[in-house]
Amino acid sequence: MTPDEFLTALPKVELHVHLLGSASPATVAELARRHPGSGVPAEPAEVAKYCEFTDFAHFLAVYTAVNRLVTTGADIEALVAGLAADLARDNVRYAEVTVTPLSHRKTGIAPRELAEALDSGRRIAGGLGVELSWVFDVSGDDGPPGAEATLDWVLREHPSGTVGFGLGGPEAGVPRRLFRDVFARAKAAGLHSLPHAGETTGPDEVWSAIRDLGAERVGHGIASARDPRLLRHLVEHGIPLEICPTSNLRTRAVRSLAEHPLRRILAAGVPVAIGTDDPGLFGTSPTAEFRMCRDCLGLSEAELATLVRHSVAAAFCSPAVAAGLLSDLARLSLARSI
Ligand SMILES: O=c1[nH]cnc2c1ncn2[C@@H]1O[C@H](CO)[C@@H](O)[C@H]1O
Repeated sequence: MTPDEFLTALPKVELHVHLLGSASPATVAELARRHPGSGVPAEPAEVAKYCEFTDFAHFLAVYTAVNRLVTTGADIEALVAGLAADLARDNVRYAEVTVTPLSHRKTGIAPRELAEALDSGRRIAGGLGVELSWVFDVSGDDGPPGAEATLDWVLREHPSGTVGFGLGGPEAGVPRRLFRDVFARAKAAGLHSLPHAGETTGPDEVWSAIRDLGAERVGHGIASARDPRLLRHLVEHGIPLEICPTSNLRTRAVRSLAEHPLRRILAAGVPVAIGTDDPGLFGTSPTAEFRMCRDCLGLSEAELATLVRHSVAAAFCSPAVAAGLLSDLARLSLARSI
């Protein structure tokens, strides 16, 4: 088995992927063709250029423009089916997919239509051998009212596979503590708290995600590397970071891979789940992220296998799926003597 065959064979878990951000350039172009005048290119090659971001705000603007093209339950179901096919190709057995109900409501998709499309897409994914769960989130710029409306939708529609409640979008100027009450309500309803924090801001927002929102995992959290006390806290309390190296590069959250804090975070003993974040918009995949960790960040095959174990431990999947993943990983590790 070659090193690249090892990467492909590695059974994987994806815990940080936005459904909308999984749309490939071809899918985005097809959606744009149906919405002339949207400003989004209708040719895949042009879409790839359109997804070259100058900074994080530029990324969010492109994300919002692409989101406007998704206007029906059929579009949502197609996005889920496309993501499931991509995940199956990368030997991902389980994924927690972030969906932003309010952003789809704004483009005219009725609440029930969204729930039914997600249920249908999840069945398609199951047929491909990929177990999907949902993390429903809100963009920070919709504020606590948007988060409360989102939680109301989740508790009313409760699509099968619902596991978590999240917070994405702009982080600067949107303190996590504003969402304390709605996250308390979400946790009381049995949802896992999975907010973004410390992606484009500092360690204080990661502390706040933990203390104010009761975060059980933190999206990105790369700023934690700047606070040794926070790193120790993450280790002692077993709070995983969902780290997405390509995303951090493409949104300019880090200036270069050489400056990416992943190795420091791993060296501190923090559990890390590698995610793709928005694989369609960033031109990446789960296997590509592992390849980057190996080739650019110097992780060994044994360390990559450890990342998979961290992801399984951090996942809210069924015990059967976890057991299957770990036994396949053990078999592969044996074959590679790692
Ligand atoms: O990498 C990311 N960091 C922060 N927000 C993101 C990222 N990818 C997508 N979204 C944003 O998250 C909001 C809620 O899901 C979406 O509106 C999208 O803009």
